Amino acid sequence: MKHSVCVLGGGSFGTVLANIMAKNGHQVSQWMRNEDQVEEINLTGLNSRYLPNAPLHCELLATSNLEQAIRDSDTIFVSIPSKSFEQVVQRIEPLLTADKILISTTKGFNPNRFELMSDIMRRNPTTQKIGVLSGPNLAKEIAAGHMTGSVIASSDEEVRHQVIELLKSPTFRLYESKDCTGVELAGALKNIYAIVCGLAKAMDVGENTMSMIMTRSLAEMSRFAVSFGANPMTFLGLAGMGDLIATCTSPLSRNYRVGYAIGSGQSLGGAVLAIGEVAEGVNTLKMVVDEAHKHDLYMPLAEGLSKLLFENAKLESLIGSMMTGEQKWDVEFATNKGEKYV
Ligand SMILES: NC(=O)c1ccc[n+]([C@@H]2O[C@H](COP(=O)([O-])OP(=O)(O)OC[C@H]3O[C@@H](n4cnc5c(N)ncnc54)[C@H](O)[C@@H]3O)[C@@H](O)[C@H]2O)c1
Ligand SMILES: O=P(O)(O)OC[C@H](O)CO
Repeated sequence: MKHSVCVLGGGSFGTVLANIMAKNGHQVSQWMRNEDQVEEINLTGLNSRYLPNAPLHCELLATSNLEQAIRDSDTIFVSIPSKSFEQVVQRIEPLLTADKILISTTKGFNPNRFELMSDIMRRNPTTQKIGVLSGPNLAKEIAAGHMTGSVIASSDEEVRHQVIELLKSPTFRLYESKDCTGVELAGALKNIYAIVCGLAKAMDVGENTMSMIMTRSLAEMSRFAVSFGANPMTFLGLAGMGDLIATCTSPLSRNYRVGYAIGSGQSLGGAVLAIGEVAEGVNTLKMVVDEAHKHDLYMPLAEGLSKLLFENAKLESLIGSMMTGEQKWDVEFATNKGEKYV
């Protein structure tokens, strides 16, 4: 069945998703603010600023007309950085109807208050057909046709099945989850640890150290998420471990690159500016460390990174915090201090 879909956002991830759905034969419009970018996509089939090497399908229609794009669509993917997500959702609220499906692809927190993108979407009074797409999904790799898996999380079966129908392709495979909170938190939190891993790589640490950082990152992420109602097992899947591996090891990750640049001597501001695209981990770090303090959650890596970025602490103390911390159980986050299975 042919669907009418709209993707909000002209960045790299919105563009790859719009392109997959256009190739699948759906009617796809991609909304963006920049008129020059609209014209470039429609005339040349390229989004040269964000995805320079990926020819786009001729049926993908870029538009700056938000009202029409929303009215014509049964499913809306919101692929806008977390900083502007609330503002864009508020703009589309009057145009929504109860049958429209809303999907967030954004991996971050509202910078104005501690809430996830799906919380912002749920506050709209019209549709509760809401889902979250998250996984190891480096946009440039998807565009290059590398086989990729992702997770569509929603409590609503119709939402999950519709998104699978729209996006499944020979190189893009979707898995289902009902744990919206876990999947969304996994996607947002891993950006913090990608910065840590970029820093560690710039310090030329060994593979033992990289493995330890990534594994303890997963423990921290899961500990935080469980305290907000997530299922710890979600962190063993694509949205958890999968995305952590991709983002913490790939120079294609903007968050990893921010960490690497800082570890090589650049300032935080300079590193973010040089990337020129969104690196969600910096805002996420602020929100998460604040929340961890409020709830007395033990997160030495996030805490150490925050001290390094915002309080001029020493680089070595960040990784050193893992060696001297109070935590002593390995998989306490999933098994109640490891005691359940011994
Ligand atoms: N790029 C990836 O590989 C990837 C993969 C999965 C998820 N994500 C997530 O998707 C979200 C978007 O990332 P991206 O990589 O596409 O970002 P990007 O930096 O490539 O592009 C962001 C786009 O959003 C637009 N934008 C910003 N503020 C806006 C506003 N107020 N109104 C309208 N448009 C606005 C910008 O003009 C730009 O076109 C992020 O949360 C990111 O974590 C990205
Ligand atoms: O480039 P990053 O660091 O925003 O990572 C992109 C995706 O989230 C990877 O799954």
